[in-house]
Amino acid sequence: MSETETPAPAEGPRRCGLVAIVGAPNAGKSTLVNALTGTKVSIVSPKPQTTRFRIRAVVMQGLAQIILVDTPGIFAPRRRLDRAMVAAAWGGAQDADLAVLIVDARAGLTDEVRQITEKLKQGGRRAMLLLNKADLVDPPRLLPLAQQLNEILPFAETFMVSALKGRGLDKVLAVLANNLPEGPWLFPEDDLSDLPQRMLAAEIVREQVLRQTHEEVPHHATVETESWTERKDGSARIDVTIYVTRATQKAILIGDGGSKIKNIGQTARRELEALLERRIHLFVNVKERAGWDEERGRIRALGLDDAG
Ligand SMILES: Nc1nc2c(ncn2[C@@H]2O[C@H](COP(=O)(O)OP(=O)(O)OP(=O)(O)O)[C@@H](O)[C@H]2O)c(=O)[nH]1
Repeated sequence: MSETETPAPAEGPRRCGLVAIVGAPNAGKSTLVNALTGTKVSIVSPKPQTTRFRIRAVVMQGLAQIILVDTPGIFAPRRRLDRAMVAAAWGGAQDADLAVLIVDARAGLTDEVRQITEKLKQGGRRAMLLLNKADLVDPPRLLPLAQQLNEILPFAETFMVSALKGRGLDKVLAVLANNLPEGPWLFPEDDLSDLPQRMLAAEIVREQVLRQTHEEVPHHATVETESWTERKDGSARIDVTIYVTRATQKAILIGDGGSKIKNIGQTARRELEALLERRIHLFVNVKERAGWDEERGRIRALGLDDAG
């Protein structure tokens, strides 16, 4: 048992940090995040994502606040635009305090996994290896795979888990918690209960922005849930803002006579109602925020900036 494996202490300094979940498609990232949090916060979109990183979930473990982030669009960049986003995505991995590489143990060391591992190595960020789908593989096959990967990049820790069956995940949480830097929590504890829902609302709207507009808009849009109000009749009012960088993008999003934004709002509302199984009143605003930059995006994404 390594030193890092002890359970997160209930006393001592608070810890907080970003953990980037990196892995080839189908490795089980969504399943892992859902299993770690017990909440479904994920997005399915046919177009590549744009944000430098996206918060997937915030997990409290003892005195540590673990912020799980995605680095979307990392793989197989074909077009120029995609390549630019890949660079941004790797920037995301580098901004994180830790990166967790999730590997489908049954698929093993594929070329893609090798490439990702090499990339992580170049990034120089502290990385941990998580061999997933251990339930599908004979245990003796896991060790050689772990060794091969650790030869490419010496990982700070190697886990063997089944995200689907929930095996080995307590240890993952404990180790992540103990390896985050000391510091104040970025999310107030009280806000955490409805954070997944707020994130879900923003993600669902963003998914519609991606689906219903063409390239120029999605890559400049971010979506935030401004407020969530419970109503006496059991429904909820959600106010969401789509931020764009240019007036032209705002015009595209709004559409002729407001038709586009109306459609985005309606589709997102229906989807949210289905997911949350309750009535939703969704109000979608579009705001132009010139000079939007990634650093500011990062700060806003963390909820540290309430300006604007
Ligand atoms: N048997 C088994 N299947 C798993 C495990 N984890 C994930 N899966 C399955 O693997 C498939 C892919 O899982 P996802 O969580 O969607 O993978 P992902 O990495 O998020 O995929 P992308 O979003 O495409 O990158 C799903 O069918 C999961 O049910 C596991 O531990 N064991």
